[in-house]
This record gives sequence, C-alpha cells and structure tokens, in this order.
Amino acid sequence: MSTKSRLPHHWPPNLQYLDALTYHSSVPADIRSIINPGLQRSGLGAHASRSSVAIRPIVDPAHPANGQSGLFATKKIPPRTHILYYLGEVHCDDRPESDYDLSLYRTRTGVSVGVDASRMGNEARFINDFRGVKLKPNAVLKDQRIAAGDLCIGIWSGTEVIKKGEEILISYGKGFWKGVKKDATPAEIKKVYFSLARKYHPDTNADKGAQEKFVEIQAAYDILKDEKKRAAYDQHGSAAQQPGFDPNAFNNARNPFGGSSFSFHDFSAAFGAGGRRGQSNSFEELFGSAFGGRGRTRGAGFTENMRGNDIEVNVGISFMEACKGTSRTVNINPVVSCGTCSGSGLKAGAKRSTCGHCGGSGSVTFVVDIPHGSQCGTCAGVGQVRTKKSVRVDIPAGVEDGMGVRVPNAGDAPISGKGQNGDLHVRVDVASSKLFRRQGVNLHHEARIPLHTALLGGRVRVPTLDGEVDVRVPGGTQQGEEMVLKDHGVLPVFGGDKGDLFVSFAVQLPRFVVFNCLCDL
Ligand SMILES: C[S@@+](CC[C@H](N)C(=O)[O-])C[C@H]1O[C@@H](n2cnc3c(N)ncnc32)[C@H](O)[C@@H]1O
Repeated sequence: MSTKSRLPHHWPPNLQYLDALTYHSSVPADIRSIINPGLQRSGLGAHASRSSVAIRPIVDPAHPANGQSGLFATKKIPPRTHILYYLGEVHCDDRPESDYDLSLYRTRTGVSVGVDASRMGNEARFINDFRGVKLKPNAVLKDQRIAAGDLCIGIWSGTEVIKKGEEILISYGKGFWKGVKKDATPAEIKKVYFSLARKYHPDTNADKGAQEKFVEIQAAYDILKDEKKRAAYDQHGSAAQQPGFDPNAFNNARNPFGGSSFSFHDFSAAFGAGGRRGQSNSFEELFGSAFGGRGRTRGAGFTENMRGNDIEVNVGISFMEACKGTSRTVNINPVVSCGTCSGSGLKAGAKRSTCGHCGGSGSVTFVVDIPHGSQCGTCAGVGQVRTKKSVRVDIPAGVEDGMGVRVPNAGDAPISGKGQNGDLHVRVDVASSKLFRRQGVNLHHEARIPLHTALLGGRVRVPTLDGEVDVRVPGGTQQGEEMVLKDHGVLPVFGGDKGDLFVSFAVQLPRFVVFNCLCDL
C-alpha cells in the first residue's frame, strides 16, 4: 500500500491506493489459494504502472463521464502492450451497487470472485467504457498470472497504438452503466453550466473566442434553466427565443428537411438579429450531452465550408451473427444537394443578389440573399434536401454489443459551403444467446448430463458456433466441472487469436431413485 506522498496526481483523498491485490474476508481460503497460490502479498512493484498513464479530470460536456475522471496515456503505447493491472479488493460477496467491480474468476461450483476498486485500487479504476466516447475500445482486459503467481486482470493496448494524450477506453460489457440517467435534471444542467462557464471565463481563459463561447454558454443556460423556454427550444429550436415568435406560423412554414423543429432561416437569426456564427451549433455542442449524450443533428445556416452532420442508426443482430460477422442494409435520410437546382437554391434563370444588411461586405452573407420568388421550388432556396438512401453495412465477426461501425462520408452533406459529408455511425445491438454466455473472445456453455453419465462417463452433444459436436464426459465428472474446447470461441474483432469454448457440466439428478436401477449402475 502506498504512502500519501507517493499517491498519483488526482488520486481521490478518501480512497486507498493499492500496489497489490487485497483480499476481503468473504474470500474462503481454498479460493484464495487458487487466486494467490503462494498465499503471499504479491506486490507488483510500486507504481510500475504509473509511467505510461495518468488520471485526468474530464471536462468535456460531450463525454458521458464528464465531471468524473479518466485514464490517459502519458506517452505512446505500442499495440498489444501491457499497460497496468486492475487492482482492488478481491471478494466473493455480492456488490451490485459497485461500478468498479470486475469479474476475476468463477469456480467450478459457481462461486464468483470479483475485484472491486470502489473503495481501494490503483489508476486502472479510472478507465472509462468506450461507449459514447469512441467507436471502439483501444484497450482490452486479459486474465493473467503475474510472476509471483497471482491471478490478476491485466490491461493491454489493443491492436493499434495508443497515442500520447489519448484516453484509455475498454469495454466493460453491456449494461454496465445502466444507472446513468438519460434526461438531464436542472441540477445536472447547472453542473454542466458551471463547469463550462469556468472553462471559458475570459478572466481565466485567454484563448481567442473564449469570450464569445462564454456569452453563448450564458445564452444557452438562460434557456435551459427555464422549463418553458427549454420546452419551446426542444419543440421549435432557437427561433422560439425570438421576440414575436409564432409557433403556428413556424410549424406551417415549408421545411425541406421535414419535421417541425427545424428552420433554416432560424439559424441565421438565432440569439438576436443577424445571428452570430456558429451560435446554434455551439448551443448543441455545449449542452448536447445534458440531453443524453448527443446533440440533435441540425444543420448550420452559414455560408462557410463545414463538414456535414453524422447520422447515427442502431441495428440489432443475433448473437450468432455477432460471432460470425454479417451485413445489414440500413435506410437513412441524408441531406444531399438538391437535384433540381444543383445546390444553388435558385429557380431556373434566377440570380443571387447582395444582402442588403451587410452592404456586400461579405462578412454576414447568408443564403437569404436569394430574392423573394427566386427560390428553387424543390428545396425552398436551401440548396439541399433530404433523400431516402439504403446503405449496406458490413459488421465484422467478433463485434460486441454497443460497438459502432463507421461508414465514412455516408452522412449528411454540409448544409452550406463545400465541406465534406458527415459519416454514418451504426451502433450494433447484439441479442443475448440461450446457449452461450460471452466473456471477451471466450464462450461459456452449460451442458446438462444425466447422473449415470456423470458417474460412469459417456458422451454428450454440445453446441458450438459451427454446429453440434460430440464431447466425451469422463467417469466421475463432478457438478460444475469444466472442459475447454480450444479455438471454438469468438474471433477478436480487432484481430488476434480465436477464443475458447468452456463447457461446464450440470449433473441432472433424478427426482425419484429406483433402488434396483441404482444397483444396476
Ligand atoms: C470504472 S468507473 C470509471 C472511472 C470514473 N469515470 C471515475 O472517475 O471514477 C465507472 C464509472 O464511470 C462512468 N463511466 C465510465 N464510462 C462511461 C461511459 N462510457 N458512459 C457513461 N458513464 C461512464 C460511470 O459513471 C461509471 O459509474
């Protein structure tokens, strides 16, 4: 255990720092001897782990763990490299309330052994889940025995380099964060506001644009803290904040993008006459996470080159498809250039005129410079329309629930200017299986065997990803005993060796014992 002076930077003062696993009283001696055969305090070499990682507070409202901390690489970490161990309290009691409890081992008789870092641990407890942060994890968990013989959970880089400064992210598995709320409460909004206001306050942030951002944050918070204004914003967008705003007129207006909550012109007028560049974008960007992690995808109404919005869709696939790989055709409605006017927004033969407000200075030239009556009839002068499109998406073998597949440039075209298309992000929801439980690349199956097969031995049919196989059951097989079918697991999605299939035997006891029969055995 570490002394205070050697604690890592940002280590919470109320938590115990560990440099070895500790054992809770709920771990029986026989289980402890499996995890720690030497029954010695192992010690992993104090702070060996600290050299390549650092705990950092997360101050990014778009990050789902904003306001908490994460673990970041302090130098480049090559692929497939051990980074550190996940240390904590080894325990056998149930800790459903802990978000820091990882499974270390399961005995043949079904006792689960966990490593819980909620009260004590090392830097590894700060590693966040990749979901909502990146499309895929950049690190993996591996069970390994350290030199002293203890079974530990190691954290390794994946198949790609982790760059200096990059957050280390793993997959903790489906539903790990199910307690995280989707709708922001006033208190959560206030928290986001204070953290952003602190970040961009002109007294402390000398960056160009910080002051502008600070003002935008104030304006956004002004709406979000007021329930009526927030409801109006949710329904009608920023136009709802304009004096004299008429929701009925707004809803009836022609909107080439469909849906009542979008108005192209609304963006140029957002937050005051004339509008400021990027304001409504920053509104979404700054407070998007308060609404469940993602801002709504709206376009910006400015004549600059900017990337189109990403489109996100979910697809559901079966457990088997996830293990073997599959493809899906997804139907999306991306923004594309209007075919009638080729993106100009003008009726055939019509021309643009200079905006009266800016006198041609060029600094505030919006598409409203199309003279009344000269707008293209299909896109109402916007130059873009939404269209229906089907995109075939290949989902690689080994994909895990919640992972994403990116289709570059299949998202929205930029609303204005000549930027690149956004991407299509496909989030994969994997159904669970009645036959297998998946743990990383390994599969687990419980095979039921009759008592006489357990006693005398025999054969049992066992499902694998490639169909059923016959497995020999040795005589004297005990309840919960396991057999490993090498290479019958899942192919890792980021490359590497196939996992194994662990078959555990569940002995079926007869309800009634006929003694004659028993004698026959
Ligand atoms: C093992 S801890 C990770 C470290 C944590 N951020 C901290 O500062 O203590 C798990 C907690 O982090 C948060 N978390 C981590 N990854 C997340 C994600 N992808 N989405 C939502 N919450 C996440 C959840 O609040 C969860 O309870």
